[in-house]
Amino acid sequence: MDKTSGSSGSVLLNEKLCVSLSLSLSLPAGATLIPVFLPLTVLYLLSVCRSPGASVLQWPPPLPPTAHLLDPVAPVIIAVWVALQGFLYLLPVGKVSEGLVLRDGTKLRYPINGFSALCWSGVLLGLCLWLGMPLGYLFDLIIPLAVCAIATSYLLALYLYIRSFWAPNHALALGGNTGNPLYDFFMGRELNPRIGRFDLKYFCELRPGLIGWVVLNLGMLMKEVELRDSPSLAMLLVNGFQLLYVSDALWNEEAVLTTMDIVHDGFGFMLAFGDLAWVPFTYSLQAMFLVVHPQTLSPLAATGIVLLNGIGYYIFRKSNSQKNQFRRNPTHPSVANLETIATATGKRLLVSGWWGFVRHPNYLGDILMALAWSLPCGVSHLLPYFYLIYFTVLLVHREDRDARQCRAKYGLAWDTYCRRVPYRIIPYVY
Ligand SMILES: NC(=O)C1=CN([C@@H]2O[C@H](COP(=O)(O)OP(=O)(O)OC[C@H]3O[C@@H](n4cnc5c(N)ncnc54)[C@H](OP(=O)(O)O)[C@@H]3O)[C@@H](O)[C@H]2O)C=CC1
Ligand SMILES: CC(C)CCC[C@@H](C)[C@H]1CC=C2C3=C(CC[C@@]21C)[C@@]1(C)CC[C@H](O)C(C)(C)[C@@H]1CC3
Repeated sequence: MDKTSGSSGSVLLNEKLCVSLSLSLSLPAGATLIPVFLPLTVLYLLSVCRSPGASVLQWPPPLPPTAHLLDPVAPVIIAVWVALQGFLYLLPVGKVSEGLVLRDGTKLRYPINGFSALCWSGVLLGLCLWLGMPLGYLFDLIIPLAVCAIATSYLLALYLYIRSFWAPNHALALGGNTGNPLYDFFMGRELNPRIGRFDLKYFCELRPGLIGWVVLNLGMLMKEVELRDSPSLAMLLVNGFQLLYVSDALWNEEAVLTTMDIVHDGFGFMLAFGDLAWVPFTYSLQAMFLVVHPQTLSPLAATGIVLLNGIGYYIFRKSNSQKNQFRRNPTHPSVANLETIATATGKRLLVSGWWGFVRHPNYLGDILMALAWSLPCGVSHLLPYFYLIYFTVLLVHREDRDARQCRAKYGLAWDTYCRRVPYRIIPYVY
């Protein structure tokens, strides 16, 4: 992720490209239906997950009765959690980093203290457990909590949409600024909405939802302890793997500053809902599934799954770090000997090392990890594989979007790279 190449020219080019891509997608119907369909999908998946059959195909679907949708405790938990994460975000610990150059030539500053927020959250949760708070109650409260998180993302998206009309033109994301209100509400008009120095998009991307995901997992583990006296091996693996993933994201928080979500995408319903509702409540489905559908894992199967997660994580981390290092300092000894090709922009593309293996080795590692998170749940149900399926579709779409941006940025050099490295994500398959 390039921290040095943020010339306003290239940012402009990227954003123009983003507009044409978004407009070519031209999704008014989708933008109307998705904000209704996705929240219902979350509630549906949670209900199926807690039902004895856990079949995604059962008819009629096990939708929760309306009386079970709301609980007065849920908004309190969500409000306290978001306020705690907001407080930890504002704590003056850790370094402050600059983002890429914006259209007006300025750079925003971001606190890099996500890992310390995770550690403090862990300490506070430990304290709650020590005081005897029943964390397993999160399992019973999961649907009202999801309803509140969905409502919060709607309110946030509405606030973001309204306030964007006071934002200067250069602060708008070109991709979400089409004039179609539904589409712009969905994609987000403003690029980096802030209240003072509090960056709403950056905060939501990594804090309440991502850390909330591991807290929900822990709640599922505690529920299992309540029901069966001790956590199962399958539950420990799912909790351990996903905690590693979230810790890694927060440890490498600075790298998020150059992702498409932060650099190009406006902050609208899609990201607000994705960060606050979709990530915590659908990414924790495996742990929730294990509470209702316990699985016995043989030591051999567990070893195989740990190995798979280890390989996935190794590929994911090594490839992401290699690219970050190369973009920050191409003369660093760890990347200086890699073969590269020149591009007209002055930036070079790696054609050996991880990025010479496939065009998105980081996606490959991520997909292998997703498989390792589902396997502890056995192979009798499709539901625990929801994340793997959704995520593969998301990454294939993301890869395609990124490839179009790179082709526009690097032209012939990108075509040469694609000839040298023919496979996108999975060698000899895709
Ligand atoms: N768990 C989840 O829900 C999600 C996880 N992810 C993960 O986030 C991580 C980041 O992914 P993402 O933001 O999509 O993009 P990437 O980190 O893959 O970055 C793509 C960019 O890398 C640069 N690049 C591409 N090829 C080369 C090359 N050969 N040499 C040098 N630079 C190259 C280009 O930018 P440039 O040349 O301008 O530097 C390109 O635009 C991934 O590991 C992904 O799996 C992503 C989405 C959701
Ligand atoms: C609601 C829709 C169906 C999909 C919304 C997509 C979002 C959930 C994802 C878009 C990009 C994301 C990233 C991460 C989480 C999921 C979302 C928000 C990420 C923070 C996960 C941890 C990784 O290490 C990362 C690289 C930091 C990820 C960045 C992108």
